[in-house]
Amino acid sequence: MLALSDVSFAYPGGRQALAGLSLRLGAGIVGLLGPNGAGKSTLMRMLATLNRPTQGSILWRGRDIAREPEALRHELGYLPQEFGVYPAQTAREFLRYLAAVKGLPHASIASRVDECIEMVGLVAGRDRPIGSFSGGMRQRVGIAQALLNDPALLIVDEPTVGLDPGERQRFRNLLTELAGKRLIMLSTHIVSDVEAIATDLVVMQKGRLRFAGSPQELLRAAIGKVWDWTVPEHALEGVRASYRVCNALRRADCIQLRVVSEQQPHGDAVPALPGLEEAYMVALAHEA
Ligand SMILES: Nc1ncnc2c1ncn2[C@@H]1O[C@H](COP(=O)(O)OP(=O)(O)OP(=O)(O)O)[C@@H](O)[C@H]1O
Repeated sequence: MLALSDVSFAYPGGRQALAGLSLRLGAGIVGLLGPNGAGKSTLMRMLATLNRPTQGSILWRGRDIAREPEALRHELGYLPQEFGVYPAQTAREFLRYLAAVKGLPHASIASRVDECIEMVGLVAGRDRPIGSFSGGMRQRVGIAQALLNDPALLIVDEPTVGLDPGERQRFRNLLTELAGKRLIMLSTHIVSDVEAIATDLVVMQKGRLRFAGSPQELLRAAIGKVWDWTVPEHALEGVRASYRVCNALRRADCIQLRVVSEQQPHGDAVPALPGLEEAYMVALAHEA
């Protein structure tokens, strides 16, 4: 569905935010992972046809989105990181207004808005002002507006920021329900946001691609690079200075560490089966 080849982007003033990105993505939920400044939002804005690549090309169903943005726009739903609402409007009023702005046929607006409200589980709150909503409910309004045109590509940029753990979980369930034949791209720097729902993962760092593939492939790539290592308490600082420590568990007389390292860091360290969070850290450490 979506093919990026050798895509780079520099902001005016010369800041290189993306460098040489090549990717092919089909239907499913793609978790776009990367630390702050990795280039996730820049990439998503580009896929939403708001920025044009300074180099390379992005094809949607074989058509170049820089030359023919409309080929993608009518199939695109986008929830940006900063999503503004009119707090005095009810969810229904706001969505009807956006549906009109997006050019949905007038006769279908009321029914399509109600369908989208139902899809995101907002029926009970649809006639309340958005200003009275929780963060999770507001994000549902954001997803509902992105769904108005039944998009084949749904882009959601850091949608779980500011949500409590229960809201995060409900949001993940909602995306799973919406997946079907769509390509959903979800950016986050929190692995647990995508761990249970992503069919594919893309890891970025400093504008470069570090990994693209299935969660299982990311886990496999980390085998032999994650270690269990028990050290006396006084050694912790030295280990932290030399190695990437993923986890530290304090015991009565020692500390149990999980460490990312290409080689065995010490004779006492034993290979551990990586979790996804650790595999992500391996991907970031690999070429850092
Ligand atoms: N409008 C802008 N002008 C200049 N540089 C920018 C602009 N927006 C982002 N950048 C820079 O581009 C790089 C990538 O930023 P981007 O926001 O895409 O990263 P991100 O992975 O989405 O990070 P975050 O999780 O913090 O949003 C960063 O170095 C950032 O400082």
